[in-house]
Amino acid sequence: MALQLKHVTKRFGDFTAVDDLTLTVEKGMMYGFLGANGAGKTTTFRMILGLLNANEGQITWNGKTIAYSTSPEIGYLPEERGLYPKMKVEEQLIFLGELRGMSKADAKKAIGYWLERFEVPQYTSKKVEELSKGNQQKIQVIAALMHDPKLLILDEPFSGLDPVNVEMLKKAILDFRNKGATILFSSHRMDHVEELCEQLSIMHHGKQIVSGSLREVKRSFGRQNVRIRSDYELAGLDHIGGVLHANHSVEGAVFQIDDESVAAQLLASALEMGPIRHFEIEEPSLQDIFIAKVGTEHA
Ligand SMILES: Nc1ncnc2c1ncn2[C@@H]1O[C@H](COP(=O)(O)OP(=O)(O)OP(=O)(O)O)[C@@H](O)[C@H]1O
Repeated sequence: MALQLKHVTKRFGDFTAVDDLTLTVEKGMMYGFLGANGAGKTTTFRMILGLLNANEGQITWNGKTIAYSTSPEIGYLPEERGLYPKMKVEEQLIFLGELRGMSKADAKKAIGYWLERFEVPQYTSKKVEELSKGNQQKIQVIAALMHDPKLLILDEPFSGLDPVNVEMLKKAILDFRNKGATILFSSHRMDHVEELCEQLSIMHHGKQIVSGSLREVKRSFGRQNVRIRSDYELAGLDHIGGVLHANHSVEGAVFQIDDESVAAQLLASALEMGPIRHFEIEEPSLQDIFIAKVGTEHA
Protein backbone atom coordinates (compact mmCIF):
# COMPACT_ATOMS: atom_id res chain seq x y z
CA MET A 1 0.00 0.00 0.00
CA ALA A 2 2.06 2.93 -1.21
CA LEU A 3 2.04 5.89 -3.51
CA GLN A 4 5.01 5.79 -5.84
CA LEU A 5 6.34 8.34 -8.29
CA LYS A 6 9.22 7.21 -10.48
CA HIS A 7 11.18 9.67 -12.61
CA VAL A 8 8.14 11.84 -13.23
CA THR A 9 8.58 14.84 -15.52
CA LYS A 10 6.00 17.40 -16.62
CA ARG A 11 6.64 19.99 -19.29
CA PHE A 12 4.42 22.85 -20.39
CA GLY A 13 5.80 23.68 -23.85
CA ASP A 14 9.53 24.02 -23.34
CA PHE A 15 9.17 24.85 -19.61
CA THR A 16 9.82 21.95 -17.23
CA ALA A 17 7.51 22.31 -14.20
CA VAL A 18 8.47 18.96 -12.61
CA ASP A 19 11.82 17.40 -13.42
CA ASP A 20 12.56 13.70 -12.85
CA LEU A 21 10.75 13.41 -9.51
CA THR A 22 10.97 10.13 -7.60
CA LEU A 23 9.32 9.58 -4.23
CA THR A 24 7.47 6.95 -2.24
CA VAL A 25 4.85 7.55 0.42
CA GLU A 26 4.30 4.33 2.36
CA LYS A 27 1.01 3.30 3.94
CA GLY A 28 0.39 5.12 7.20
CA MET A 29 3.00 7.73 6.42
CA MET A 30 2.64 11.47 6.39
CA TYR A 31 4.83 13.08 3.73
CA GLY A 32 5.53 16.81 3.54
CA PHE A 33 5.98 18.34 0.12
CA LEU A 34 7.68 21.70 0.34
CA GLY A 35 8.81 24.31 -2.13
CA ALA A 36 8.63 27.98 -2.93
CA ASN A 37 5.76 29.33 -5.02
CA GLY A 38 5.93 27.81 -8.48
CA ALA A 39 8.20 24.92 -7.42
CA GLY A 40 5.92 22.28 -8.98
CA LYS A 41 3.87 20.98 -6.02
CA THR A 42 0.37 21.50 -7.40
CA THR A 43 1.45 20.19 -10.80
CA THR A 44 2.69 17.02 -9.07
CA PHE A 45 -0.59 16.61 -7.19
CA ARG A 46 -2.56 17.03 -10.41
CA MET A 47 -0.47 14.34 -12.07
CA ILE A 48 -1.05 11.98 -9.13
CA LEU A 49 -4.79 12.58 -9.44
CA GLY A 50 -4.68 12.00 -13.19
CA LEU A 51 -5.83 15.58 -13.90
CA LEU A 52 -2.60 16.15 -15.84
CA ASN A 53 -0.55 13.60 -17.76
CA ALA A 54 3.15 13.28 -17.02
CA ASN A 55 5.46 13.51 -20.04
CA GLU A 56 7.73 10.89 -18.52
CA GLY A 57 7.76 8.51 -15.57
CA GLN A 58 5.19 6.43 -13.70
CA ILE A 59 2.79 7.15 -10.88
CA THR A 60 1.16 4.24 -9.07
CA TRP A 61 -1.03 3.70 -6.02
CA ASN A 62 -0.66 0.17 -4.64
CA GLY A 63 1.07 -0.81 -7.83
CA LYS A 64 -1.68 0.42 -10.16
CA THR A 65 -2.18 3.57 -12.18
CA ILE A 66 -4.70 5.90 -10.58
CA ALA A 67 -7.92 5.89 -12.60
CA TYR A 68 -11.51 7.06 -12.16
CA SER A 69 -12.35 3.77 -10.42
CA THR A 70 -9.71 4.55 -7.76
CA SER A 71 -11.36 7.84 -6.84
CA PRO A 72 -13.38 6.54 -3.82
CA GLU A 73 -10.02 5.69 -2.23
CA ILE A 74 -8.63 9.20 -2.66
CA GLY A 75 -9.33 12.43 -0.81
CA TYR A 76 -8.07 15.57 -2.55
CA LEU A 77 -8.02 19.08 -1.19
CA PRO A 78 -7.22 21.22 -4.24
CA GLU A 79 -5.27 24.44 -4.02
CA GLU A 80 -7.97 26.39 -5.82
CA ARG A 81 -10.93 25.79 -3.54
CA GLY A 82 -13.79 24.80 -5.80
CA LEU A 83 -17.11 24.95 -3.94
CA TYR A 84 -20.30 26.21 -5.56
CA PRO A 85 -21.04 29.51 -3.78
CA LYS A 86 -24.83 29.37 -4.26
CA MET A 87 -25.27 25.77 -3.15
CA LYS A 88 -26.12 24.89 0.44
CA VAL A 89 -23.41 23.21 2.49
CA GLU A 90 -25.13 19.86 3.03
CA GLU A 91 -26.49 19.63 -0.55
CA GLN A 92 -23.05 20.32 -1.90
CA LEU A 93 -21.31 17.80 0.33
CA ILE A 94 -23.89 15.12 -0.48
CA PHE A 95 -23.26 15.76 -4.18
CA LEU A 96 -19.46 15.51 -3.71
CA GLY A 97 -19.83 12.40 -1.51
CA GLU A 98 -21.97 10.70 -4.16
CA LEU A 99 -19.29 11.47 -6.76
CA ARG A 100 -16.92 9.49 -4.52
CA GLY A 101 -19.30 6.53 -4.49
CA MET A 102 -21.15 7.17 -1.20
CA SER A 103 -24.86 6.52 -0.75
CA LYS A 104 -26.94 9.58 0.18
CA ALA A 105 -27.59 8.16 3.67
CA ASP A 106 -23.90 7.49 4.33
CA ALA A 107 -22.98 10.93 3.01
CA LYS A 108 -25.53 12.59 5.35
CA LYS A 109 -24.20 10.66 8.31
CA ALA A 110 -20.59 11.57 7.53
CA ILE A 111 -21.49 15.22 6.96
CA GLY A 112 -23.25 15.39 10.32
CA TYR A 113 -20.22 13.89 12.02
CA TRP A 114 -17.69 16.23 10.37
CA LEU A 115 -19.74 19.43 10.76
CA GLU A 116 -20.00 18.64 14.49
CA ARG A 117 -16.34 17.74 14.76
CA PHE A 118 -15.27 20.96 13.03
CA GLU A 119 -17.70 22.90 15.23
CA VAL A 120 -19.83 24.25 12.38
CA PRO A 121 -23.11 22.25 12.57
CA GLN A 122 -25.08 25.50 12.28
CA TYR A 123 -23.99 25.88 8.63
CA THR A 124 -25.72 22.75 7.29
CA SER A 125 -28.37 24.74 5.40
CA LYS A 126 -26.35 27.88 4.67
CA LYS A 127 -25.12 28.76 1.22
CA VAL A 128 -21.35 28.46 0.91
CA GLU A 129 -21.03 32.14 -0.05
CA GLU A 130 -22.51 33.10 3.34
CA LEU A 131 -19.59 31.45 5.19
CA SER A 132 -16.30 33.10 6.13
CA LYS A 133 -13.21 32.07 4.17
CA GLY A 134 -11.93 29.84 6.98
CA ASN A 135 -15.31 28.11 7.36
CA GLN A 136 -15.51 27.55 3.60
CA GLN A 137 -12.09 25.96 3.92
CA LYS A 138 -13.46 23.58 6.58
CA ILE A 139 -16.29 22.55 4.23
CA GLN A 140 -13.77 21.88 1.48
CA VAL A 141 -11.71 19.79 3.91
CA ILE A 142 -14.86 17.81 4.81
CA ALA A 143 -15.37 17.14 1.09
CA ALA A 144 -11.87 15.63 1.00
CA LEU A 145 -12.31 13.48 4.14
CA MET A 146 -15.96 12.45 4.31
CA HIS A 147 -15.68 9.25 2.23
CA ASP A 148 -12.91 7.93 4.50
CA PRO A 149 -10.15 7.87 1.87
CA LYS A 150 -7.05 5.69 2.10
CA LEU A 151 -4.89 8.22 0.25
CA LEU A 152 -5.06 11.91 1.14
CA ILE A 153 -3.56 14.55 -1.12
CA LEU A 154 -3.82 17.92 0.59
CA ASP A 155 -2.64 21.09 -1.13
CA GLU A 156 -1.97 23.70 1.57
CA PRO A 157 -4.56 22.28 4.02
CA PHE A 158 -3.90 24.83 6.76
CA SER A 159 -3.99 28.01 4.69
CA GLY A 160 -6.68 30.45 5.79
CA LEU A 161 -7.35 28.72 9.14
CA ASP A 162 -6.93 30.38 12.54
CA PRO A 163 -4.70 28.62 15.13
CA VAL A 164 -7.63 26.84 16.84
CA ASN A 165 -8.87 25.49 13.52
CA VAL A 166 -5.34 24.51 12.50
CA GLU A 167 -5.16 22.32 15.63
CA MET A 168 -8.58 20.82 14.88
CA LEU A 169 -7.51 19.91 11.36
CA LYS A 170 -4.14 18.54 12.50
CA LYS A 171 -5.96 16.17 14.87
CA ALA A 172 -8.27 15.02 12.07
CA ILE A 173 -5.34 14.38 9.72
CA LEU A 174 -3.44 12.52 12.47
CA ASP A 175 -6.50 10.31 13.07
CA PHE A 176 -6.41 9.36 9.38
CA ARG A 177 -2.70 8.60 9.65
CA ASN A 178 -3.25 6.51 12.77
CA LYS A 179 -5.81 4.36 11.04
CA GLY A 180 -3.37 3.69 8.22
CA ALA A 181 -4.11 6.31 5.56
CA THR A 182 -1.30 7.50 3.32
CA ILE A 183 -0.97 11.27 3.34
CA LEU A 184 0.89 13.69 1.09
CA PHE A 185 0.54 17.37 1.81
CA SER A 186 2.10 20.63 0.74
CA SER A 187 2.65 23.54 3.04
CA HIS A 188 4.56 26.77 3.29
CA ARG A 189 4.50 26.39 7.07
CA MET A 190 7.69 24.60 8.03
CA ASP A 191 6.59 24.19 11.65
CA HIS A 192 3.53 22.18 10.57
CA VAL A 193 5.65 19.90 8.43
CA GLU A 194 8.21 19.53 11.20
CA GLU A 195 5.48 18.54 13.63
CA LEU A 196 3.56 16.15 11.40
CA CYS A 197 5.78 14.55 8.76
CA GLU A 198 8.08 11.57 8.96
CA GLN A 199 9.36 12.14 5.44
CA LEU A 200 9.66 15.19 3.25
CA SER A 201 10.87 16.66 -0.01
CA ILE A 202 11.86 20.21 -0.83
CA MET A 203 11.20 21.13 -4.46
CA HIS A 204 12.96 23.97 -6.23
CA HIS A 205 12.24 24.93 -9.85
CA GLY A 206 10.67 21.52 -10.43
CA LYS A 207 13.62 19.58 -9.00
CA GLN A 208 13.69 17.67 -5.74
CA ILE A 209 16.66 19.26 -3.98
CA VAL A 210 16.18 17.67 -0.54
CA SER A 211 14.44 14.43 0.43
CA GLY A 212 14.43 11.95 3.29
CA SER A 213 13.25 11.59 6.85
CA LEU A 214 13.14 14.74 8.97
CA ARG A 215 16.03 13.32 11.03
CA GLU A 216 18.19 12.57 7.98
CA VAL A 217 17.45 15.95 6.43
CA LYS A 218 18.46 17.75 9.62
CA ARG A 219 21.56 15.63 10.17
CA SER A 220 22.81 15.99 6.62
CA PHE A 221 22.40 19.76 6.72
CA GLY A 222 25.50 19.83 8.95
CA ARG A 223 24.74 23.10 10.70
CA GLN A 224 23.53 23.90 14.19
CA ASN A 225 22.06 26.91 15.91
CA VAL A 226 23.32 28.57 19.06
CA ARG A 227 20.61 30.46 20.92
CA ILE A 228 21.68 33.07 23.45
CA ARG A 229 19.31 35.19 25.52
CA SER A 230 20.67 38.26 27.22
CA ASP A 231 19.64 41.74 28.24
CA TYR A 232 22.29 43.36 26.11
CA GLU A 233 23.04 43.62 22.37
CA LEU A 234 24.77 40.56 20.89
CA ALA A 235 25.58 42.07 17.49
CA GLY A 236 29.28 42.09 18.44
CA LEU A 237 29.29 38.27 18.11
CA ASP A 238 28.23 38.22 14.46
CA HIS A 239 31.79 38.52 13.22
CA ILE A 240 33.26 35.61 15.16
CA GLY A 241 34.85 33.21 12.66
CA GLY A 242 32.55 30.28 11.90
CA VAL A 243 29.29 32.20 12.43
CA LEU A 244 27.45 31.69 9.16
CA HIS A 245 24.37 33.70 9.91
CA ALA A 246 22.89 35.61 12.86
CA ASN A 247 19.29 36.43 13.63
CA HIS A 248 18.70 39.05 16.32
CA SER A 249 15.48 39.63 18.25
CA VAL A 250 14.41 41.50 21.39
CA GLU A 251 15.30 38.44 23.48
CA GLY A 252 18.80 37.81 22.14
CA ALA A 253 20.10 36.08 19.04
CA VAL A 254 20.38 32.79 17.16
CA PHE A 255 23.71 32.10 15.44
CA GLN A 256 24.06 29.48 12.73
CA ILE A 257 27.35 27.55 12.90
CA ASP A 258 28.81 24.52 11.14
CA ASP A 259 31.42 23.59 13.75
CA GLU A 260 30.61 22.97 17.41
CA SER A 261 33.85 24.62 18.58
CA VAL A 262 32.34 27.95 17.48
CA ALA A 263 29.62 27.47 20.12
CA ALA A 264 32.21 27.53 22.92
CA GLN A 265 33.71 30.66 21.46
CA LEU A 266 30.29 32.32 21.26
CA LEU A 267 29.63 31.45 24.89
CA ALA A 268 32.99 32.78 26.07
CA SER A 269 32.63 36.01 24.08
CA ALA A 270 29.05 36.57 25.28
CA LEU A 271 30.11 36.10 28.92
CA GLU A 272 32.89 38.63 28.45
CA MET A 273 30.23 41.16 27.48
CA GLY A 274 28.02 40.46 30.51
CA PRO A 275 25.73 37.85 32.10
CA ILE A 276 23.51 35.74 29.85
CA ARG A 277 20.08 34.27 30.68
CA HIS A 278 20.08 31.31 28.32
CA PHE A 279 22.52 29.38 26.15
CA GLU A 280 21.58 26.41 23.99
CA ILE A 281 22.89 24.48 21.01
CA GLU A 282 19.89 23.48 18.89
CA GLU A 283 19.44 21.36 15.80
CA PRO A 284 18.54 23.40 12.72
CA SER A 285 14.87 24.01 12.04
CA LEU A 286 13.28 23.07 8.74
CA GLN A 287 12.86 26.79 8.17
CA ASP A 288 16.68 27.23 8.40
CA ILE A 289 17.19 24.39 5.94
CA PHE A 290 14.55 25.67 3.53
CA ILE A 291 15.99 29.18 3.55
CA ALA A 292 19.54 27.93 3.11
CA LYS A 293 18.58 25.68 0.18
CA VAL A 294 15.96 27.82 -1.55
CA GLY A 295 16.13 31.22 0.06
CA THR A 296 18.98 33.12 -1.53
CA GLU A 297 17.93 32.47 -5.10
CA HIS A 298 14.28 32.84 -4.14
CA ALA A 299 14.95 36.30 -2.70
N1 LIG B 1 -1.21 24.76 -17.18
C1 LIG B 1 0.00 25.34 -17.10
N2 LIG B 1 0.56 25.90 -18.20
C2 LIG B 1 1.80 26.46 -18.14
N3 LIG B 1 2.54 26.55 -17.01
C3 LIG B 1 2.02 26.02 -15.90
C4 LIG B 1 0.72 25.40 -15.87
N4 LIG B 1 0.47 24.95 -14.61
C5 LIG B 1 1.56 25.31 -13.87
N5 LIG B 1 2.47 25.94 -14.64
C6 LIG B 1 3.78 26.45 -14.19
O1 LIG B 1 4.47 25.39 -13.57
C7 LIG B 1 5.20 25.87 -12.45
C8 LIG B 1 4.82 25.08 -11.21
O2 LIG B 1 3.51 25.47 -10.80
P1 LIG B 1 2.79 24.81 -9.55
O3 LIG B 1 1.41 25.37 -9.51
O4 LIG B 1 2.92 23.34 -9.64
O5 LIG B 1 3.67 25.36 -8.36
P2 LIG B 1 3.45 25.21 -6.77
O6 LIG B 1 4.71 24.63 -6.23
O7 LIG B 1 2.19 24.49 -6.48
O8 LIG B 1 3.35 26.74 -6.33
P3 LIG B 1 2.49 27.46 -5.14
O9 LIG B 1 3.23 27.23 -3.87
O10 LIG B 1 2.54 28.89 -5.57
O11 LIG B 1 1.12 26.88 -5.16
C9 LIG B 1 4.91 27.37 -12.34
O12 LIG B 1 5.98 28.08 -12.94
C10 LIG B 1 3.64 27.53 -13.14
O13 LIG B 1 3.56 28.81 -13.73
